[in-house]
Amino acid sequence: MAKVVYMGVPFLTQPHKTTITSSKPFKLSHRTHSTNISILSSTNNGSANRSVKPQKLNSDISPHRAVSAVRLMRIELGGAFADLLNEKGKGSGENEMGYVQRTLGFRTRELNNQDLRLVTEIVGGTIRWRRYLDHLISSLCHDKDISSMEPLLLQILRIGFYEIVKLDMPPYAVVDENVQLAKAALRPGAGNMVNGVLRKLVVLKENETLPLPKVEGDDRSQARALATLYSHPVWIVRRWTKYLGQEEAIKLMIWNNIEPSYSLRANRAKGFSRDDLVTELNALKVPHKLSLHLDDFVRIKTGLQIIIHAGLFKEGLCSVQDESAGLIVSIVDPQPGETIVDCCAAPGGKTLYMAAHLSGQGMVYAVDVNSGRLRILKETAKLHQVDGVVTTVHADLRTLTDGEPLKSNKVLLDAPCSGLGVLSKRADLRWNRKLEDMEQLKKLQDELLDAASTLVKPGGVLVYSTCSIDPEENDDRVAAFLERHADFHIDPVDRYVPPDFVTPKGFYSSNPVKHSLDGSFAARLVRTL
Ligand SMILES: C[S@@+](CC[C@H](N)C(=O)[O-])C[C@H]1O[C@@H](n2cnc3c(N)ncnc32)[C@H](O)[C@@H]1O
Repeated sequence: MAKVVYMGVPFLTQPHKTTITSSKPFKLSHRTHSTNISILSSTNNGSANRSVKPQKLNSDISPHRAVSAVRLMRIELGGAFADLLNEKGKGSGENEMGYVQRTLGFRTRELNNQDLRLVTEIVGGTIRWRRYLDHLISSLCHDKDISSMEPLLLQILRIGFYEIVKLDMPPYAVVDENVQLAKAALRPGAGNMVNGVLRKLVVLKENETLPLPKVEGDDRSQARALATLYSHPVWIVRRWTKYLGQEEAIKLMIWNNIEPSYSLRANRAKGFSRDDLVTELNALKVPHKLSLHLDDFVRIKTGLQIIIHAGLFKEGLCSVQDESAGLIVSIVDPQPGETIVDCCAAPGGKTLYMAAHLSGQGMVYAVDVNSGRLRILKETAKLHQVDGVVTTVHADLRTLTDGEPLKSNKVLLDAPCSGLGVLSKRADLRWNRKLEDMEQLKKLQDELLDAASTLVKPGGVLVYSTCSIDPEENDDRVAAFLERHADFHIDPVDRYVPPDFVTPKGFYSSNPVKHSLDGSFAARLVRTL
């Protein structure tokens, strides 16, 4: 049992804050090196007459592990979206302790920046390496069916396994801390179980005898082994082996398992140049590199939390945008005075960048079927001071184009897709996608291409793009479209992006392994006069 301090004086002077008061009464238990403190907090947001609910502070438990375990549960149980990067600061830890309190029944000390970095690393890594970790866990639990394990116990084991095997953290500290967490959050027996399994793992790792599969046998067996070793679903391994060959497929999986780097775009619409951004990053001591391809972009590997806290995103001075997305905007080539239709626009990354190119003259019509995402686009356009050249249109593109639709010289269709090019950033996506999704997506992409094409004036341009590296969503969709629409032809993209990104057919393709960017695709199609 950990030491418990109960503090019983309701706070009245600072109604919005959770307060620890050191007045009485105290109740101490036997252990001396730990502190469980009940904190009294308001439940109805500051009313003087509020009820007071005691909250336990458990200072034995490392905050990053408690927060990671709870966040992983929320993600796995569908209560949260694994968006580890939230520009509005939700991912900064401010909301996390409430979830910990409600799920585990106690709070830990607040997260500092180091803890926040660890949470990001552990949650992202544990999700990415899930298949690999689960293979080890079930091997060490005598091939027990881990799907029947208590969800919280499983998450604690995954965290411990990840910390020991992939983060090379000091193993006995990891064992001890995860045992403490299991004991406090579940029961002493769960702590004993975690202790036994993690200790077994430490020995196997030290002896280099981890029970891992060998890549041998027929294609299917090899795919299964690779799927475990590099922690991807078997269907993705088989697909990439078919399209890229085994060696490239392995390189891509290795890339997807590395902590991703990010690009930032300076918002010139707000008079904030890349030089200004660089000055800010220097002041914040965030290491960065200038983009080789785009004037408004810089790359960072670490420091995103620092930038969030500094308020650069909240002020609309810059945003997180991958250069691969920026290059798609280069292919649209927006010019002041033009009218552009962005057919699947939300949450608006490309809309906003296109709008910034217009220098206040012209219009981007941002169409999307999802009203919530479109609302975010509208708010961000205001924040970025491009709302004067952005009009949102809430509609299903396929019905919007019935009758006599608006005709434009430039139309961008950034289609819904598998996202197989962005698996390094979207840690959970590989587990959520299914092979069956591909057929549905391809059908939707064809329908949206047909609809988008009706918006293009004779002589106008249709850019079709995805954040996928799958030829069936990319080249094949364009080929099928051109068969249905003889009035369109390919306009090679070599005038708009560096040659390294241009495919033999004249399309744009970014390759994560080759370009260290997200994987994406675009085709520029021109309607004959
Ligand atoms: C890949 S995302 C677009 C990302 C966006 N272009 C950006 O750069 O931020 C695809 C979007 O297509 C929208 N969408 C899906 N089906 C649609 C439809 N039938 N009509 C209009 N929008 C649709 C989704 O709501 C989603 O926001």
